[in-house]
Amino acid sequence: MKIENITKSYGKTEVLKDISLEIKTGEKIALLGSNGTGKSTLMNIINQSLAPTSGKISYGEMHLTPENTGYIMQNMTLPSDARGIEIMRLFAHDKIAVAKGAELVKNFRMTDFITRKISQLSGGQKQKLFLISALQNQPDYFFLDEITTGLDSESRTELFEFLSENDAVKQATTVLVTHYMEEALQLCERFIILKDGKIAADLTKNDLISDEFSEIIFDRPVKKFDNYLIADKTYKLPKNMAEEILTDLSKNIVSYKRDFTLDLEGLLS
Ligand SMILES: Nc1ncnc2c1ncn2[C@@H]1O[C@H](COP(=O)(O)OP(=O)(O)OP(=O)(O)O)[C@@H](O)[C@H]1O
Repeated sequence: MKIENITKSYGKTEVLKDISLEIKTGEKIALLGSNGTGKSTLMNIINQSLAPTSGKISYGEMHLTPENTGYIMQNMTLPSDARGIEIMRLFAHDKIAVAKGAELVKNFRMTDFITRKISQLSGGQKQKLFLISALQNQPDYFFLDEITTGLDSESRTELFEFLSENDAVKQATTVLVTHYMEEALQLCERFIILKDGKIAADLTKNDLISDEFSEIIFDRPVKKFDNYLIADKTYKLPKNMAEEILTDLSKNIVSYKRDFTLDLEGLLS
């Protein structure tokens, strides 16, 4: 899908300003940034539950429907008397989903607590229940909005281990809104950092796990480094990659600045 120059205002306040991005089928994208920067608003525009104020969205080959889309938010509420298994059945779209749900319960050792009442489950168990209730339908599109709010770090880790091991998640085009970089790194390969309603950085995993970068200006665009473009013909490359191209493309390099460090904390603050 292609998002071009979208804006979103609530009343007179513009919370998204001129956002453009492309999302490919199967991509796993994290939306990061401080409170109120518009992450949930952007996710809801992407998943069609909210219309932008202006701009254009072309969905291309993507067709999101309630049947093929899973959406989990923070602190979802459920009738406290209902049992886990009843919730799963309520969300299941068909018999295939019911069978898949039973498989998920077994694989993730949840047999014990799906027979309990919702009021008897911990926060982490509730979120797991929501996740398998959505995943049993094997969604093509999966939207996760701050799903670990209120959970301790152990439950957060467990939930993300569960997600990153799940086959349905592996195949789904996924957008994750989170404050935690470690969650984003566990599930996603692309990281979009929003700041003041704009995209401050659009990074790959390589950018994040290597903290040393080189800023290189070429005399022409270099297509294979498109993901690392930061300005006209200027690329920010992980150091090891930059060193490699020094030999290959040395004639085309106008400027090479070593040890350009990504100010991640600055971007996320
Ligand atoms: N329905 C609404 N009506 C009015 N203002 C809204 C509405 N939804 C969100 N906002 C405002 O828009 C801004 C962006 O909100 P959004 O929830 O998208 O940010 P966020 O980055 O997801 O925040 P957080 O990390 O705190 O969840 C905030 O200032 C919020 O108060």
